[in-house]
Amino acid sequence: MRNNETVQALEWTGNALKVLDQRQLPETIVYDEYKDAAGVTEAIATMRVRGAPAIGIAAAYGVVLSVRKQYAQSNQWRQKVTADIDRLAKSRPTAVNLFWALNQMKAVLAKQLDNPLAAILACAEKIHRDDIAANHKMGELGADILAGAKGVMTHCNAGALATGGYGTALGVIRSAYQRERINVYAGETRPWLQGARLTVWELAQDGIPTTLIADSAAAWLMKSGAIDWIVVGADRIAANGDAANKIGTYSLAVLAKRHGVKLMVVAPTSTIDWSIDNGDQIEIEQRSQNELLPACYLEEDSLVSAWNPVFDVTPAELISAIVTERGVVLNPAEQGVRGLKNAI
Ligand SMILES: CSC[C@H]1O[C@H](OP(=O)(O)O)[C@H](O)[C@@H]1O
Repeated sequence: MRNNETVQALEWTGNALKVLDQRQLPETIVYDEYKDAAGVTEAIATMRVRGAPAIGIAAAYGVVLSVRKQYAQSNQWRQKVTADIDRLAKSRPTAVNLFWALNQMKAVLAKQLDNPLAAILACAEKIHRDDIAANHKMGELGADILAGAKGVMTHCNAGALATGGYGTALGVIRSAYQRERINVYAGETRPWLQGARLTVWELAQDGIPTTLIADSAAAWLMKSGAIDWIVVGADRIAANGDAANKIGTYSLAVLAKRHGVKLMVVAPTSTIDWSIDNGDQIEIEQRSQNELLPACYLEEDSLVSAWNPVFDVTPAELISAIVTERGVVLNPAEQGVRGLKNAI
């Protein structure tokens, strides 16, 4: 399924999942096609495809590929599909969208249809389509809040490259920029450099100029008065409004409070984990120290090691607004996001 976005992290071709390998951006644009669930699991685990909503959408198409393959090969196809789903669920732990999407697909399989092929594909395509629609809706809601802002800073990449298209935080920035020429700053986002490699490249594809800053320059930028808002995505939001996002978001939130800068978290409700009360219950992914350590420290007897959590949790009291497709929660510390659960 193609959408009308300029940049796409992934595309369903009709019989394969086509994925833009984000490890090679911005220098090289390489697409890989996956025809089985194992390939999609690997693509998520190795961050060829990354970003909470994009991970969920990719996993949904991974289930489609599994059902197509197993249904054709065996009358034990349900057991084999369940094994593929379990492997997809183990690809990365923090983004709840992965588990939300897999649960949507399992609900279709639970209907015990004689031939599930059409229904399972329709569910994956709906997850993809709805994500794009949600991003455009959130873009407008967030742009309303940014009206008159001098400048905004974003962290990591919560753009079309992290979603089905248009982006969450970058969707707000795209919508705001269409209304008025807002200054956009992007933090490089060590260690994987989603900001330096992905966000500035993605926005440039849309003709949106961005100023890249070192992560360590964020406080000085805030002190300069150049930005009014920090706008980020999320990977899992607890019922009280605590939000897990890329490592470094929590420090930005603390700095923002100190400098009178406001923090906006933009995420579809598929990122809300209604089963947890607060952010302490969110599992934080630790990735290999190899992603952080210079190669010279990787020998067997090295005295140098690295601690590499790739997410942190920002408490609701440091968040000024949570923007979802169901509406905006201002000052989430007061009521959490529980009011969104039954909102249309
Ligand atoms: C729109 S969610 C994007 C979210 O995902 C990123 O994590 P990763 O690149 O490790 O998948 C980061 O937390 C972004 O905010």
